[in-house]
Formats: sequence, structure tokens, C-alpha cells
Amino acid sequence: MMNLKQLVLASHNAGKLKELQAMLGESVQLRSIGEWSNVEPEETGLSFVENAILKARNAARISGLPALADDSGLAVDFLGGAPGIYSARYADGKGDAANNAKLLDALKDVPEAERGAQFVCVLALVRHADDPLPILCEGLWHGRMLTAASGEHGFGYDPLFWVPERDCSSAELTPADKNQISHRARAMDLLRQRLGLK
Ligand SMILES: O=c1nc[nH]c2c1ncn2[C@H]1C[C@H](O)[C@@H](COP(=O)(O)OP(=O)(O)OP(=O)(O)O)O1
Ligand SMILES: [Mg+2]
Repeated sequence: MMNLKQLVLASHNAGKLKELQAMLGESVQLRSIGEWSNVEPEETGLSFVENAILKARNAARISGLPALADDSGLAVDFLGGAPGIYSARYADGKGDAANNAKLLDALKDVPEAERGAQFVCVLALVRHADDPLPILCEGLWHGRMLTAASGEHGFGYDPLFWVPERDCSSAELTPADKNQISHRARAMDLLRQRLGLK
């Protein structure tokens, strides 16, 4: 269907590259769009799907290769699904630590029963920049919001996300374990099926 030996990952997030490459194994080499450009496209979509497609098209256009994008985020029940597609920009672009501090503060008086949340991941694969039929796969991961950060692994909101099936934070999981059960793992599992890689 296309040469899948090399795919450009339309992401400037090193955490995503590491996780997605580990999930794909050695059969597909993911090359970061950072090899071509450090300019990040503006994520103007209103949904994870729209932003994933927009990022994938941009990377395919710049690189001339098929491109995979990951648009993901954290949807907190008490906040009506925020920060959602705005997760990376929640604290106005000040980074993961500021995002986490802002979220802890927003949830500081929220009781345990109302602290449900889910990580969302949408993967979009385009064969070329104007591909009329992007492959789309999504994954969700249900958990709860902790009242303090815990753990050193992972990236982003991992230290604040309690994983019921492991009884620890996402940042306390080993990378290999997170890559078996995360929202990204679920989306990638579907993508591998769609591509006939499993
Ligand atoms: O497994 C995860 N563990 C913890 N946090 C996570 C995870 N997955 C997404 N997240 C958070 C990070 C960021 O705040 C937002 C993604 O935003 P998103 O725009 O998709 O990614 P990004 O700007 O970091 O990189 P890029 O757009 O170049 O792919 O959700
Ligand atoms: Mg982004």
C-alpha cells in the first residue's frame, strides 16, 4: 500500500517519538519531523482528529514522505473535558510543569469521586500531503486525577494520572508497561491492524 519502512513522525514531542517507536518495533523507522523543520504548525482544529490530520499533512508536505501524527491530551470529567485538545497549551505554552501545577490547582477541592479523567490519543497517517483518505485510529485510557504529582517516568501529565489497573501513577509505570496499556498503545494497536503489521 505504501513504503512503510520509513515514516515521518509529525511531532516535536520526544516522549511520543520514544513511545511510538517502541510500539512499532524495528520494522518501521520513525523519523522526527525535526530533521526537516523546527517550526510547529498551529493546531487550529476543534478536535483531536482535525489536529492530527493537520499535523500529518504538514509533515508529509515538508518531508515528501508518508507521515504519522499523534494528537493527544487529557480530558478531565470535572472540567467538562478540559484541557482536552488544549492540553499542551493549558498554561499558555509554559510547559509540562506549569500545566501540571495549573491542573492540580484547578482540582484542589474536588472530592475523590469526581476526579475521573481520560487520556485520549488520535493517530493519523497520510500517504502524502493531500491524501483524501487518512487512516485514523483512536485510543482512550481511563483513570483518575491525583492530588499531588508522583513518579518520574513518561512525560506531560503522567505524574498526575492514577492508573486503576496498576494502582499507581502513569509516571510510576515502567515505559514498557505504559506502552502496553496507554491510550497511545490502544491507538497504535488499531493502526498496526489497519496496516497489516500484525
Ligand atoms: O501519554 C501521555 N502522558 C502524559 N501526558 C500526555 C500523554 N499523551 C499526551 N499527553 C499530554 C501532553 C501534552 O500536554 C498534550 C499533547 O498535546 P499535543 O499537541 O498532542 O502534543 P505536543 O504539542 O506535545 O507535541 P506535537 O503536537 O508536536 O506532537 O497531552
Ligand atoms: Mg502539539
